[in-house]
Amino acid sequence: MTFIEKLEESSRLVGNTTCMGLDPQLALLPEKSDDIRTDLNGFFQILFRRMSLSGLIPSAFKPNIGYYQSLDRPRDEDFSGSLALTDILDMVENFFPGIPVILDSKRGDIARSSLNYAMEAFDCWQSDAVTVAPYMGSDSITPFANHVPGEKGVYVLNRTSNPGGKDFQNLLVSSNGSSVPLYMEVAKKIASLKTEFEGIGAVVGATNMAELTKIATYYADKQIPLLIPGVGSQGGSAIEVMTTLREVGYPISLARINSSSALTHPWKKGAAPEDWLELCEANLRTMIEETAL
Ligand SMILES: O=c1ccn([C@@H]2O[C@H](COP(=O)(O)O)[C@@H](O)[C@H]2O)c(=O)[nH]1
Repeated sequence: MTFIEKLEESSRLVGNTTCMGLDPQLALLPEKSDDIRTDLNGFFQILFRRMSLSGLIPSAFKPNIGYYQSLDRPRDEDFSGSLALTDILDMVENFFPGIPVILDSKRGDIARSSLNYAMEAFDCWQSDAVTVAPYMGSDSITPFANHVPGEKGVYVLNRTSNPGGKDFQNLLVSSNGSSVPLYMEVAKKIASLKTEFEGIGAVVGATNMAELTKIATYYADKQIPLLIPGVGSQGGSAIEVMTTLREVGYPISLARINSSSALTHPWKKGAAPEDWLELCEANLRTMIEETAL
């Protein structure tokens, strides 16, 4: 099955475009012992079981690799973070079969090194898609797209959700005699790569709606999957994103709107409150309703 088919099928199956970020923070877990893997495993077991029982199923999951590998201490032969990610990926597969996993690792390097990062995402972690930075140009992206052509998704950072995203991405560059923001040149490159590599997609934040509108309009007839972070903790609105995508005629089943911390630890600081599971469930229910197809 191609990645595009996987996106279409999973959103049809669950009826929404929610991408649930999986970026745990140890300090905010409800149960803490001295075993990181056990704590993370226990937390996601409880959360996923509740989601499954309540029929709250997102149409993608997005673990950010930094939240796991930062917990490893390989020089002490301790791979607790990576092993926890392994457990979580297994759980996703068992609780939510058919739902794609996007590994957020934002790689991109000279071609040979990119190939190794592609192997990291697709062979090592067996993810369905990966995020890639475009700064080093097309030969840094194609090894990802080429690795398992069509079957895997490659989301290129196009216009990111963070405040500093504008520092470079909004710089005006000259293109065919006119001035355009760099993010539109990146969008053009993504569209041109798409003609060769089916799985190419774009990351566009929900925190700058004017830019999301412009980019989604450009992609509307190009079958380019959009990964849209910035909803929830960063202040973006899933309702506004869905309305915009519909207005510009973007194929909704190819969009994935991401929220991470607001769905797994909305209490943000300190120990988890007693009703942590209900808080997570309520936020996920709202997000799923707001992103209904
Ligand atoms: O432009 C981008 C690209 C990636 N991210 C990642 O998404 C999540 C967002 O977390 P929240 O808790 O929902 O704010 C996180 O993994 C980021 O690294 C992004 O935010 N913006």
